[in-house]
This record gives sequence, structure tokens and C-alpha cells, in this order.
Amino acid sequence: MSTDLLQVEALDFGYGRKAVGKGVSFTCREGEALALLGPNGSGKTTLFKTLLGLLPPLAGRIRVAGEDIRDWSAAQRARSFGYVPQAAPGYFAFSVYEAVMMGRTARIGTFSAPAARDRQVVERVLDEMGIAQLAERAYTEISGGERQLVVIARALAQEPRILVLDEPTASLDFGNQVLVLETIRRLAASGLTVILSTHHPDQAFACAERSALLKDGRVVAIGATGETLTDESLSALYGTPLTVRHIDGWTSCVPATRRSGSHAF
Ligand SMILES: Nc1ncnc2c1ncn2[C@@H]1O[C@H](COP(=O)(O)OP(=O)(O)OP(=O)(O)O)[C@@H](O)[C@H]1O
Repeated sequence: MSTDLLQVEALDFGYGRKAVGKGVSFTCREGEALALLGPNGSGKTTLFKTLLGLLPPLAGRIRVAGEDIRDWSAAQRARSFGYVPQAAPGYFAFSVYEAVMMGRTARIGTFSAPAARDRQVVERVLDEMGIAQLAERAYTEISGGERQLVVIARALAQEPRILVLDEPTASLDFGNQVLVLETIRRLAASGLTVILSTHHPDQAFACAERSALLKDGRVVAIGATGETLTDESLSALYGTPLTVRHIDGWTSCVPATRRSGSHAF
């Protein structure tokens, strides 16, 4: 039986002394994908930054494999957590290959050159993400969607135990959204723990076995995605009538009210 890899206990988080989130507790097992849903401003990104050590917790505890991570170094954190932030900007004209190699920083000594193993890992993740053909292109000269795939590849090159993705499909076309969701499922099936935030309940149904609902900085529901994302919980979360439909083996959340003779949008 898989055990909890990540344990978040009674976590308060925020900026300075201003709490954005209060009393957040959840766990993630190895090889599990957990989706975090919540309205704009509910605290998803702030929670992620706190998990990653970019913000100190205001109260509570975060453990990885039973160990309190409060005093971990940045390198220790980077070996456990890979992070795909919202809409990563691209300022420097590194090649895609170099950008992904940067994910190896926490694995390569500060003054060491990449070794054969580092190059193998980079080539493997470029292949896995279907972007090997972009390897020599400048990171600043690829599309926003391609850049998002590179940022995910860079996080995977860290070989983290937990991959945290903040709205990973936000800038992607529909085909690349499907690719990223399938990649998340595959990574979780291979033993990686994945936590993603999304504004699309359909994505949680598609790739996450568990989901958590965050409202005003508090977890209002958490559990198996099919049991947690219901007409009632989603309508309350987003403040509009919504309903969950099952179509050809897929589950989708749609507006519950539709004016006759017109589309919802
Ligand atoms: N750097 C900051 N300093 C102070 N407050 C901030 C900062 N960044 C965000 N906030 C506030 O913290 C709250 C939570 O923001 P956060 O970005 O975590 O929400 P979110 O759920 O990720 O939102 P979205 O879905 O819109 O990305 C908001 O009220 C926001 O205004």
C-alpha cells in the first residue's frame, strides 16, 4: 500500500503577517495526482509558494516522507519539489536544451559541469514531452504553449518526488492541453506525486484521482474527484449553478442554466 509522501498539517499561509489561507490540511500519496480548485484569489498560488519554501508558513507544518521541511535548504527542496509556475516568462535566449538542463542545477554541484547522466535525463524528458525537435531553438523564440512544455520538462529534469503545477494548461491550445493532462496521468502512474491547480473541473476529472476545493483560503472539501466535485460543491465553490455530466466515458462540468434557444456563453 502506498503511504503519504506529503503531509500538510494545519497550515496558515500568506504574505508578511497577512494570512491568505488558514488551517489547511491534506496529504498526498506517492503516485497520486491531486487537483486543487478554487475561485480567483482563493489562495492556490500562495499555498503552492508556501509548499515550495518561497514563502514561510505562518503556522502549521509541512512534511515530506515524514520529515519536517522547515529547515531544508533550497537544494533539498528542489530535489523533492518541481515547480511549474503560472505563465513563466522567457527573458534569456538560452536554447530549449539549456533551459531544461537548468532543472539539473540541484543535482549537479554548483561548480560542476553536467555529466553524461544529466544529459541523458534532459534528452529523456525532452522526448517524453514531445519537444526533442525544439532542443536547439532559442527559448525566447518559441510559442507560449511550447514554452510551457519546456517549463514542465525543466521541472521533470529535477527528478522531483512531487511535481507542483500552477494552472499548467493556461496558455496551451486544446491539443497541448490534452498532451499535458495525459502526461500528468502518466507521471502519476509512474510513481510521481502531482499537485495541480486548475480552473477547469473537467481537467480534475480527466487526470486527478483526488481533488481539493479551496475557498477563501480554506479547504472546504477534499476526497476522490468523482465524490468531491458534485453539482452542489461546484455550484457553491464558483457561486453559479453548475452540473456534472457524463458523456462517452468523460465527465464534464457545465452551467446548469441555459436559456432556451441560445448558448450559455
Ligand atoms: N505578493 C503578494 N502580496 C500580498 N498579497 C498577495 C500577493 N500575491 C497575491 N496576493 C493576494 O493573496 C490572495 C490569494 O492570491 P493567490 O494568487 O494565491 O490566489 P489564486 O487562488 O492562485 O488566484 P488565481 O486563480 O486568480 O490565480 C489574493 O487576495 C491576492 O490578492
